[in-house]
Amino acid sequence: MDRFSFTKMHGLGNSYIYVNMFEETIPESLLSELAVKVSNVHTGIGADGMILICPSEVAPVKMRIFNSDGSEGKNCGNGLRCVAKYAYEHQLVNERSFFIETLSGLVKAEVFVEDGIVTKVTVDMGKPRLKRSEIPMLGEEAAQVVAEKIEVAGETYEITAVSMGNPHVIFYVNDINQAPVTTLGPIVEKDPRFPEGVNVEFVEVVNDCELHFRVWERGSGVTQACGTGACAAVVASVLNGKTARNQETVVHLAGGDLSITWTDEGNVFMTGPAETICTGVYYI
Ligand SMILES: N[C@H](CCC[C@H](N)C(=O)O)C(=O)O
Repeated sequence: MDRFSFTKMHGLGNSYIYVNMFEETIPESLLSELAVKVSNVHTGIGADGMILICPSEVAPVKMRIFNSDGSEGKNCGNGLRCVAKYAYEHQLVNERSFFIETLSGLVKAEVFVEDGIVTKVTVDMGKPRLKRSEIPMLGEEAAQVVAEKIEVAGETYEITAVSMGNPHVIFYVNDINQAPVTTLGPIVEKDPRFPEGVNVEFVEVVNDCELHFRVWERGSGVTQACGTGACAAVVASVLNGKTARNQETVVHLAGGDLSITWTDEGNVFMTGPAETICTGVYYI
């Protein structure tokens, strides 16, 4: 196998190289290094990582996501919307609402279609995991990690930690344009208190149903958007009394807006766009 077909797609500028594993075969041992290679803007295709659309025994499709550093993530909100779009448009599913398997469990997607093209997708991301051990984060077990003080590089910060199947830590800032994304982000990403690493989000609260958001992603660095991160930011904002539960909250990411609701029943719903950029053949 010296080549494979791919589709480059993005959700609010968070782009991945998607490979249809119903049609392609790539050895497991090659996946991590391939994710690094295809993500490279100079010698590869250029993206925030690689996503495999795989057969599943428990759902019509399974999503596997690899960051641009080759690490495998357990969930990806922008990726899920693009996988749902791809699956519907390529007849891997024949309903507009269907399950997708991820490494952090099953999620349910609903596609919205105009003239046969999926323009936006709602994903029921399931329930956030809030216990310290579920993030995971080291320290005394706690039901929630909310407004906890931590010291980083000699400075004291207040953090809130949420897992959407992948780990997130949220810092609130007064001005999103001044958020220390590229200075504090990489330090916290690798902080030993997060044994699996962590996605680092910065949030400015506009009002009780609107947030500004920037992200330093685990394994990919600065991205235009992070769907699971935006979900984590809404959950954290409810826990901190800054936004309301069961209310649609607009999250303004660098690449555009997501609409997110954490319902009283406990599930987090994310709605946003998914777009195809191009298709091609990658030569290994
Ligand atoms: N960097 C993340 C995976 C991608 C998540 C993000 N792109 C999204 O849309 O949720 C992690 O290692 O947990």
